[in-house]
Amino acid sequence: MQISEINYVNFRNLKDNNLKFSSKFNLFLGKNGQGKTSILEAVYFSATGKSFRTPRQNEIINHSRERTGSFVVFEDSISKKTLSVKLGKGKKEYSYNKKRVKYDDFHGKLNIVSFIPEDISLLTGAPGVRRSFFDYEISQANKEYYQDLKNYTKLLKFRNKYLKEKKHNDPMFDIYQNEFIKFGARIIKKRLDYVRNISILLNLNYRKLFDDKKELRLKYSCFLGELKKVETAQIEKLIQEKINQVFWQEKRYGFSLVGPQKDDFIFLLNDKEAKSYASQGEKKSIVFSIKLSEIDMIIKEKKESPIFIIDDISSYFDSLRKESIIKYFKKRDIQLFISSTTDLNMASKNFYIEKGDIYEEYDQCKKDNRGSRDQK
Ligand SMILES: Nc1ncnc2c1ncn2[C@@H]1O[C@H](COP(=O)(O)OP(=O)(O)OP(=O)(O)O)[C@@H](O)[C@H]1O
Repeated sequence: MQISEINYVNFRNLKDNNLKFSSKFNLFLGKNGQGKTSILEAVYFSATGKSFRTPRQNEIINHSRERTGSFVVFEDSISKKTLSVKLGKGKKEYSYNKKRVKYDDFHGKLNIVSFIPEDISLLTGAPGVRRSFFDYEISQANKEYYQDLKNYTKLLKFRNKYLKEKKHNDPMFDIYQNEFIKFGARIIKKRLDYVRNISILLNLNYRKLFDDKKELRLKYSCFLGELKKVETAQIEKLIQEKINQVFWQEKRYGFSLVGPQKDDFIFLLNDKEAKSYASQGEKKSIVFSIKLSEIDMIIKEKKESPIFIIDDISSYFDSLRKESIIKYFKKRDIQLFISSTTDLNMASKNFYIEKGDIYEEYDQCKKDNRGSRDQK
């Protein structure tokens, strides 16, 4: 997939603009605080309707405006398409090929993977950070998972409500619980399959790019304990057994104590938990490798390569790691959007950013010696 063009208005500090992209490398160069992350965020927002740096969506609207919007033209293996998102006054509107659609019909049309320095929390943060990340990523590759997760979240809410209100003898409780078990088992099964597949890619990518002497694995830590080659029906049985064991406590506390909402994903470097064992540099490399593996998973499932966004590459990686990343992407057919304070010396379409104003290399030549050129 490739984004050929973007239009945005009132997006953070960016001056309203229309930009045409290269199908390969797009590099955004500028000093700190000029808008490099914001332009990458605008691209991500157009594709997903979300920001990669904040869950508080109103933050992306320019301070002096009430609405923002962005529009992208992209191509997949079949045809040219468009997506747009408008946000303002607490409302969000999605369009696909210029027709208003619900989020469910917008989500997953344009696959995109982002890497920002804050992603280190994937390793160092709480289990919820990893769950949200993997849930989103599995959904990108597998639409069924997204629906299962939506259903499960609803059923968990119902189950908790009935437990809280001590209505566990209500016949509806059993109906909800059966569905809760069914969808819970489907989620666990899909997570198990995903982790098994991505773990192989993760190790390959890590060794290829960063350290061929170490083994990196991802493990799914499920509330049911170690699960090997189980089918969904068996998982359902195991969940039921677990519920039987803790039901007296659930009634007492008034909420669900079991379910995939309790699970975690563990990164193991040479069989030791990377969260506490790996060095800072290794942690960064692990997070980058999981993003590359996500790309590979999307290609495997969808037969299309997603777009990849890398924010602040110059300050995040040392020159050796940077070189190895650039070398890696030269050989791959993936459209890249990268921000950096220094030039990366790769054949790319360069955009210069100054106080939210973005101009291309060509336009830059026409400018009389001001701007970001001296940063190279
Ligand atoms: N909603 C907003 N409206 C207007 N300006 C904003 C908004 N949100 C952030 N900004 C400002 O936009 C500027 C650019 O921020 P951004 O994070 O994109 O910069 P950057 O070039 O990536 O910087 P760095 O290299 O330091 O990460 C900052 O000065 C920030 O304060």
